[in-house]
Amino acid sequence: MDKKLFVQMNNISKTIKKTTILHDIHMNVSSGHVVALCGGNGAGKSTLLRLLAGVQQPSEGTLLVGGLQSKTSKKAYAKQIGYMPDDYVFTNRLTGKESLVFWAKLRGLPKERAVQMLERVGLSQAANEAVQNYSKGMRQRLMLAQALLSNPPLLLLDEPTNGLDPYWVDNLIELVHEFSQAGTTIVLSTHNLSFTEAICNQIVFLRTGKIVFKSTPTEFRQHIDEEGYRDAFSAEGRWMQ
Ligand SMILES: Nc1ncnc2c1ncn2[C@@H]1O[C@H](COP(=O)(O)OP(=O)(O)OP(=O)(O)O)[C@@H](O)[C@H]1O
Repeated sequence: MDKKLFVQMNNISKTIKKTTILHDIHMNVSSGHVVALCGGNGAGKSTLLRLLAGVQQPSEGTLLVGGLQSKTSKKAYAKQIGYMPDDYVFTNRLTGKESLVFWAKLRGLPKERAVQMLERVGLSQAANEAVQNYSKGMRQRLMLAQALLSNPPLLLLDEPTNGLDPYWVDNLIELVHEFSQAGTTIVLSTHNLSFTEAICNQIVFLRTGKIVFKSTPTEFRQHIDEEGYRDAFSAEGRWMQ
């Protein structure tokens, strides 16, 4: 394995109930790089993140993270990953702190680490409130703290800016910088182009399960300014094929 490439996806496809959701995906990510998955609704971003997280398995192709395959090295593979899904169902009667302490224990981490991460995402004051009383943005920040708990070498964030106010989007940008500078590889999905411009080395643009464009955020912005958003994000769009 090329040591600089922390994520290697070759010829990946995913078929569920006879429908192919991802087709022939090739994507490599260097250690410490930040990659944004972009594309319209249903393009396949969350599915790709689930495959990377090891929550689902590819139907075809090879997926390596840190040289490991999820299928054959399940525990060691999972240990490398912090995953913030976009559809997590919370146990609402637990407090924010109880939830995070539970996740910390699952990873063999001390309670203090949970308390430290609650503070990092601005939830110390709400630590003893039930999660059912949290706002959307507070739940997002709790999921982010969960993903960061073990200081993983690969961080996967599914639409992390959803529900965050501008102050917390800025804070998230700082946090992503901090982690990527420390060597964390980050793959995230987003529809927020200014967010990608602030933090990403590369944009991988998907349409109907295929990668149709890879570029820097600056090149992407130029294309999109010339060609228009509607054509880019529409499933029927011809742009970049
Ligand atoms: N378990 C499943 N069974 C059947 N179809 C699925 C399943 N999971 C995802 N899909 C389909 O796969 C396609 C890609 O879904 P996915 O959630 O990955 O898209 P996305 O790019 O994350 O979309 P969004 O921007 O709306 O979050 C969609 O057409 C979706 O309906």
